[in-house]
Amino acid sequence: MQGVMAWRLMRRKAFSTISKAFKSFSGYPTTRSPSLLELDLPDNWTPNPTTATTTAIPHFQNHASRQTAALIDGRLMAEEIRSGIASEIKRMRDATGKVPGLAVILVGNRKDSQTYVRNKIKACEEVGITSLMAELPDKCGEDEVLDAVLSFNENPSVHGILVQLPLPQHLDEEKILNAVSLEKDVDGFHPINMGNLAMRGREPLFVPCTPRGCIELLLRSGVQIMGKKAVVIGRSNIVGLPTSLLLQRHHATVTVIHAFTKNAEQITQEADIVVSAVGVPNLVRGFWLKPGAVVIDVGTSPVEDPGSEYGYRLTGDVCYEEAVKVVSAITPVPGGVGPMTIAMLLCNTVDSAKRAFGFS
Ligand SMILES: Nc1nc2c(c(=O)[nH]1)N[C@@H](CN(C=O)c1ccc(C(=O)N[C@@H](CCC(=O)O)C(=O)O)cc1)CN2
Repeated sequence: MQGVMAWRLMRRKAFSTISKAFKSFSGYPTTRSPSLLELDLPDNWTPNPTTATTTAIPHFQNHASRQTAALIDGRLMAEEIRSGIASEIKRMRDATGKVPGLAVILVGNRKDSQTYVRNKIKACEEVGITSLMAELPDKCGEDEVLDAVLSFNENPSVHGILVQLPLPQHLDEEKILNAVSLEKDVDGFHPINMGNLAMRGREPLFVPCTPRGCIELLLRSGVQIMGKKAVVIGRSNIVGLPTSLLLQRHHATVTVIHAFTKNAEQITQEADIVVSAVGVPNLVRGFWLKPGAVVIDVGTSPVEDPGSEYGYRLTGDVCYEEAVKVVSAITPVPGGVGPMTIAMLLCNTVDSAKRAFGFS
């Protein structure tokens, strides 16, 4: 009996020592393993040298006659959606005397971000959404950005707030995005919106624009998602992660591929639906794809092209010229996911205003 008591005492002591060790390592008052959450390693993509593009991929137009895949026209779909939104806003104005408002925060002078923000504001004007903008210099302090967010949070004529990403390195993205009011988080990047998207039976107030656009592209093209094998390449907070969650919500069996995935090609070869969002031009080659698969290409990378007007052209993650000969449908770059991202931002802003006005 004494032996058992001594053993129990010893075990309790050992357990308490281990707990304390974990507590001091992780700072959490629990007994969780210090490695449970693992390191947040960056996804630096190094295409497989044996399969990567070694020779230039011929330009699409030279091979247009051999194209077999249907083109999923994001520009056209976005136009239809914007026209529906314009009518909806007219109906809202007639009934309430009010219209939705979107506030945009742009920090720094990245040319691509400036273009996206300009396009977002132009799209707002065209459908009847009022837009406000806070433009801050590259070297601005975190407090200035937070002040802009907080003042938009309190402004009743603002129904949507977006902080254009990426932010300059010295700013704490997490802190800034967390400050956006949950009810105005039209980008859907607030952790509570993202958490609710991840959990079964929960409804996020907003779904991030690009992932929502990807699903709309599939649904409006008549692609069945339920029961299909989907591969999402990339696991960013903006696109890869929420897209994988949305596809799961649509009852696909989802595999996420990232820079540490072994046999990415073989895994992708089994997918009925492939969404690629890594920003590596032509990473996904024709032989990665299953015949008849549907491809949504989110990647938009500028690639040198002396023959084009600006000396570069936008290129997707998927080698289009090869893919069109294999898959059943594919989004082009440009003209696929990009225009849908902006259309979905307008949808989220209108949804937010409807909630605020109690208008349906
Ligand atoms: N706060 C956010 N930041 C960023 C987001 C976002 O959704 N919210 N997404 C991207 C950039 N982005 C929107 O902000 C975006 C990217 C591309 C397009 C687009 O229409 N692309 C066109 C081509 C445009 C061109 O010619 O330059 C296309 O693909 O046809 C729209 C929006 C990162 N940051």
